[in-house]
Amino acid sequence: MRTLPGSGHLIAPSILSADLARLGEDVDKVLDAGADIIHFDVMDNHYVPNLTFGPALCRALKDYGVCAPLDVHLMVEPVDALVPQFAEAGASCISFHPETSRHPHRTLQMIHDCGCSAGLVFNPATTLDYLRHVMDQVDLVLIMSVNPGFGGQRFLPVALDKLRTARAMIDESGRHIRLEVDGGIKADNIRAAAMAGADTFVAGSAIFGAQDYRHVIDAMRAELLPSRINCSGR
Ligand SMILES: O=C(CO)[C@H](O)[C@H](O)COP(=O)(O)O
Ligand SMILES: [Fe+2]
Repeated sequence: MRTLPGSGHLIAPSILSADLARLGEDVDKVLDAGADIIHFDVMDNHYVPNLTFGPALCRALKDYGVCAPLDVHLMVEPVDALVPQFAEAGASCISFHPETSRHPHRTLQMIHDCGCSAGLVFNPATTLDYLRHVMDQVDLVLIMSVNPGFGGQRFLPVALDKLRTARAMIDESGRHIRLEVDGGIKADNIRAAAMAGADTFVAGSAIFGAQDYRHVIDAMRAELLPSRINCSGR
């Protein structure tokens, strides 16, 4: 099965804010600057009021030579038909919002059957209750810290409580499940998200909007040092 790196903090730049006219080069540049995985936001102008990328672009990045894991965030409804297409296009992890699938259990199973890791995404107002019933099927839990649909929005602090709750549920399960946070993450709030339990950090505008990607990624990593987050190096 294709997986995300197993341990440590992961920085996941979202290509939503990349230079789309030079996407391959820009992705290479952000990986050279120290990014771990690439976050790929798929929006359908139906579930969210914006329209972005499909499987063809995912395949194009792989064909261009991007080896880093692709972390596909589906903001589409319905979701199932796109799962095999993104798997064939080279996705490592495919995440979806439970309310976009009539049968989230079946969709998670389908993602695994296609050879990818599976993630479930929770909006600021979506209950984590879904998670209790499918904990043994998820490899990643993604907590939205903005409402989905656009890059460049402000981090919603309400996400911190949700991260704490999700972290407790994950720890209680005893499974290795990544806890990702997505939306408005910057060097000045990444530490709060890590202290609330996140281990995987999506950042679009904060990284691709900067002149020097390495400078921003280094600043984020500095905030994630165990001595800064005062925990034993999750
Ligand atoms: O899923 C998303 C929006 O729906 C994006 O991943 C997210 O917003 C990243 O962009 P930024 O860091 O600029 O907020
Ligand atoms: Fe996203």
